[in-house]
Amino acid sequence: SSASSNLTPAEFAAKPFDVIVVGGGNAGLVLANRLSAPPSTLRVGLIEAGADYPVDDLIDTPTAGNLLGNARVGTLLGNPTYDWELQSVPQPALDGQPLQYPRGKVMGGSTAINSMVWQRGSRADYDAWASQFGNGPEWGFDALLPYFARSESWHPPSPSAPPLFPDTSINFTALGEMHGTEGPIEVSYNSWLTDLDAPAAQAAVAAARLQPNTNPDGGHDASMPATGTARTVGPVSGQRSYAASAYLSADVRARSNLEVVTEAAVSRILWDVSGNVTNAKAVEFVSAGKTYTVDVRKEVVLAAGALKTPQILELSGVGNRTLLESLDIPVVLDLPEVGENLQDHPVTLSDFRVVPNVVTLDTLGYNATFRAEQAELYKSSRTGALSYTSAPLGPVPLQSMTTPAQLSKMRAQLESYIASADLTPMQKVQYDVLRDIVDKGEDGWVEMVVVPAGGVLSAPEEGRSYLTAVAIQLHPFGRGSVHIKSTDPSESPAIDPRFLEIPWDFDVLVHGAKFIRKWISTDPIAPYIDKLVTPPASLTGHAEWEKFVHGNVRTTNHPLGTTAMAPRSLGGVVDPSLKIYGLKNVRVVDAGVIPLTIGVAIMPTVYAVAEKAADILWKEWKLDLVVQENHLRDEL
Ligand SMILES: Cc1cc2nc3c(=O)[nH]c(=O)nc-3n(C[C@H](O)[C@H](O)[C@H](O)COP(=O)(O)OP(=O)(O)OC[C@H]3O[C@@H](n4cnc5c(N)ncnc54)[C@H](O)[C@@H]3O)c2cc1C
Repeated sequence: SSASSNLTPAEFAAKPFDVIVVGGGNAGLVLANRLSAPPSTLRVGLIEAGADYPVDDLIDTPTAGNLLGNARVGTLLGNPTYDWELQSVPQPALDGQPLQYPRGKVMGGSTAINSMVWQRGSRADYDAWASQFGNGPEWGFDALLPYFARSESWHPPSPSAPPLFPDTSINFTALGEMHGTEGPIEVSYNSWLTDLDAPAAQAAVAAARLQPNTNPDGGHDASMPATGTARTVGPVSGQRSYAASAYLSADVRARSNLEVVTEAAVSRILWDVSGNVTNAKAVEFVSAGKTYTVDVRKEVVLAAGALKTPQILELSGVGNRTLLESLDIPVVLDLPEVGENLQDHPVTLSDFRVVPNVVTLDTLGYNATFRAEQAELYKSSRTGALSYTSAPLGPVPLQSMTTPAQLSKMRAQLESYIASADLTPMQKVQYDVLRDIVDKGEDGWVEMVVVPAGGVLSAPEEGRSYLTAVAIQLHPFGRGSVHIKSTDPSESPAIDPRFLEIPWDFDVLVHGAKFIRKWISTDPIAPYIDKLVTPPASLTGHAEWEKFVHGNVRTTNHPLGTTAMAPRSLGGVVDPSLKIYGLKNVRVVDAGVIPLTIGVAIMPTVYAVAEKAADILWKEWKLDLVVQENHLRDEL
């Protein structure tokens, strides 16, 4: 069902707004909510390109629409009702293939279609934003903790839930101290597991020579969480909790100072240029083929995501002068780093058929009795297989999957690559941070993920269950870009993550793919494995492994960095208050501002960044004090 309180494009365009938020996703909805919250009387307008489905089974029911696009389970990804269905340019290191780039095009943005994994990076990830990237102590791990907490209502694992690591005791008090309990996003743990979760998790930790992590959100993310990975599912509702359900609830929608327009895509910002000062004065958007303009009095907040915010900026004349002039776009601000510094987590996957009569998510597909039971269980108690999200995720240090000799050879090659490369000032800092992480060997470099289902890589046999095992590269050195190809706002930009072009990045994934085989040969998962499907058991030689990885890489859908927060001298696009350098009243608040990949999935970090941004604006604009200003102005 669609929300009725939203305005028509013409109604929206006729309103006066103090602030316009572009994009109703992970970050944008935090801003729309917090900036319009009492006692603020700011008039906030939210423009979202996608539609608005406050109640929608595919979004709401955890297994209905996710799991890496397994067609038998879900249809959120690759479905134009919810997904932008972006595609990268052909990637030379991936046999010339493009990458599929799903992105949420719906109220809630990518949080409406993602895998619901809720992780926090390591202390070093965020402390680098503060120190090495020069954004000041306010952006370090300790300073960000209250904003992580502010976004979540964390619920500890239920004592009756099946444990992943029965022999590990967890200090729930310590765990709870790292979390918030009054925020909008509901965070919980699985109350039901497949037959493969616990054995696969235990084998992964054993193969990596680690112990389960009893406090993964306390600043040290490595290894599998002993609790299983948290997820954005309400413990009582059994439903996805995401930016729209949490930050744009019915009471927030009812606020008189917040207006929403959907199925309206922003094409550009319009400027007021007087002397040296350039101010955003209006936002242009297109809905159902018609172009509208809406005035803004105070600020524009761009929250269209790391792949779309650069497009809006470039169409508005903010970006690389040479590119803009080649497209006859008048240059408002020459800021060549807009759309550069694109980073993402490449991933390689393998799949395995397991022995008969093992319950995985595949069982929902081939066993009608099981499916009916689980549907009934979900209806009556909101538990069971339909409430499941993939739980065992473990970032492991590279040292866990390489010998010292292998690692030192790779490190030497990396040094010679770096010595010969023409690095930007930003890359120099990034590479120092990354080398420090890999050499310390305390934080994750590759993440192992258990997906208890097949159908992602190969067509499953009827009546059989599968394990898909995943290795994600968490800290690649490769850098790509995203730029417009034309002045047509409906044309997708050229997305070029340049995956695995640097030998180190490629070698890491080859080690990841090989490690998966070691992992599934380790007890207690080994006895479950019946057949190596992708790659087959016959694949053994190093050259074959390399060939396999070239042809089997995807994105984990975590693009970031394209409007990085860093000083101008490092090539930053936004300052520590997330304002674009050289502009008075435009900020970026989305994954694009994150200057360097973090070692986990990024949604909780994007919520935290947006919560912090809202706080910065409350203080800067004294929203708790200047509550009457708008009313007075309108009465005059
Ligand atoms: C399939 C998938 C699975 C993922 N799984 C996980 C996971 O399990 N855990 C995790 O932590 N992270 C996950 N992620 C990553 C995470 O969800 C995203 O990186 C993050 O939500 C991005 O937040 P954002 O605010 O930058 O952008 P988004 O949430 O994508 O929001 C951008 C919004 O802007 C809108 N928009 C874009 N252009 C315009 C325009 N011109 N005009 C108006 N509106 C516009 C979009 O429609 C969208 O609603 C996943 C992502 C995907 C796609």
